[in-house]
Amino acid sequence: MADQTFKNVINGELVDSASGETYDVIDPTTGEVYAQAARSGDEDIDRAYAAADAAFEGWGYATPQDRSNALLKIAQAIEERVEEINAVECKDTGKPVQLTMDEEMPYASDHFKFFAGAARLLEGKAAGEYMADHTSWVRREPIGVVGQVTPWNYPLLMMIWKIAPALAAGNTVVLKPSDTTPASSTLLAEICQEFLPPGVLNVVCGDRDTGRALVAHKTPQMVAITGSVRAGMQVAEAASHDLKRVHLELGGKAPVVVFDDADIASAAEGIAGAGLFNAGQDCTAATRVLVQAGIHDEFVAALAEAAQGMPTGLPDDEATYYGPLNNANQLAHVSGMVDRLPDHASIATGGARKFDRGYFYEPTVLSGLQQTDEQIQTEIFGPVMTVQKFDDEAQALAWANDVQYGLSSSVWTKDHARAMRMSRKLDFGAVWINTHIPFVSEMPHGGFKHSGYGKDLSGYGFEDYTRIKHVMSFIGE
Ligand SMILES: NCCCC=O
Repeated sequence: MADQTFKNVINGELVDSASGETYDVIDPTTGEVYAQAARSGDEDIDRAYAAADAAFEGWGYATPQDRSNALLKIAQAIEERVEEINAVECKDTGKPVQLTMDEEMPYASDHFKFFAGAARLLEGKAAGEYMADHTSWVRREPIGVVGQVTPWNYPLLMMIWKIAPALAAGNTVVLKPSDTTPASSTLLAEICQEFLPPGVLNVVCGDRDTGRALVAHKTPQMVAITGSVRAGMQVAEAASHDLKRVHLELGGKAPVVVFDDADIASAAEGIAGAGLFNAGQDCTAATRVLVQAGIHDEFVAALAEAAQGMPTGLPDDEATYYGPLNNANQLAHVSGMVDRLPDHASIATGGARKFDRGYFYEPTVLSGLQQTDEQIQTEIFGPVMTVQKFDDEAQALAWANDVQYGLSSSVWTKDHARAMRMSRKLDFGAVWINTHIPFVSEMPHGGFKHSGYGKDLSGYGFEDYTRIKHVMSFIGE
């Protein structure tokens, strides 16, 4: 058994699970156990929710300024300890150390700073006399205790996407990180305790059963998850039993539509970068490329070449563009998708595991797939990009929208009017034009259809963690 144990954070303290049970945490670069984490059960979840409930009145009634100041201090603490946080995140996930420091860590503090500002800028309808002799106004209030479940692809950032708006709005939180990546979540929760009253932010580690119990518990008024479509449906169903609010950021299958006037070299480089970043384990990954017939063959070759220049490897290797897949099941899922390639399709590059241990998979480009193939319809969530050939705008649009998902998309063209037409008709919560994957704290992230509902980031995400109350007063003539 490994020495290190990731503990729960409940009511301001680091604690073992009530049962004392733990489970193994695996290093995905080796497939070997490197730590343990608390396996939380009903008693732990009861304790965490009781702490969050008790803390709610104080935190919910704290002034926006006080909440904002606490979040700013957390942002500063993250900046002061960023090397340590980055090292913990990379050990837990196998992400490349320098790239993660450059591409992910700056957002960790920036999101807190943004929501610290948002806490002081609640918006609502103007107070006024909407009925004679009566004044109405709107109070925007925190919802209460919120239960949150976060995924393994960006453990730190996805936790911050969830907790920063919730805390800024005055809610208290019980969060469960993915069972495979508890490290940075427990560290961040520990860091936050210096700046938050006890019970405001609680983290319980555990597996799917822990997550199910967290969602089904009677205390939270809202549950928010980032996860698979299946998990989202289970959460929505469980939450329906007592009408909790639900906030779901689920899967994606982003279409990347490349028209024949696009700059082939820069599009191929940008799309490979956005398809392979984080081993393609990103719900917005540039994974489903649609290329106009006139440049199709040239583009497949350019994309394959660009992908070969973005290798997988060990976290400390500076040449590494992305690390391993998160776990053995995910490796089997990704490999299976490629191994089951239909005869009409082919592999332009990659298509195999790399190294004889860990969960590494080569950068892979598949071409010749048809719209009904599982590789087109089902989320792969790995370093695999598919390419389909389309004839015209109408066909590109029809294929782009013909999936169950609706999270993100991109269009690559020099024709501004075409880009505008496409962005109107693409049925996705985000449309990038001549780029793919960047995000900012100020803009909303969230999908349509089976990608879920509710927004992360932005003022919209902040409002999702508030409720609206109408107050009307008789004022006389
Ligand atoms: N690019 C950020 C995606 C968040 C979920 O996977």
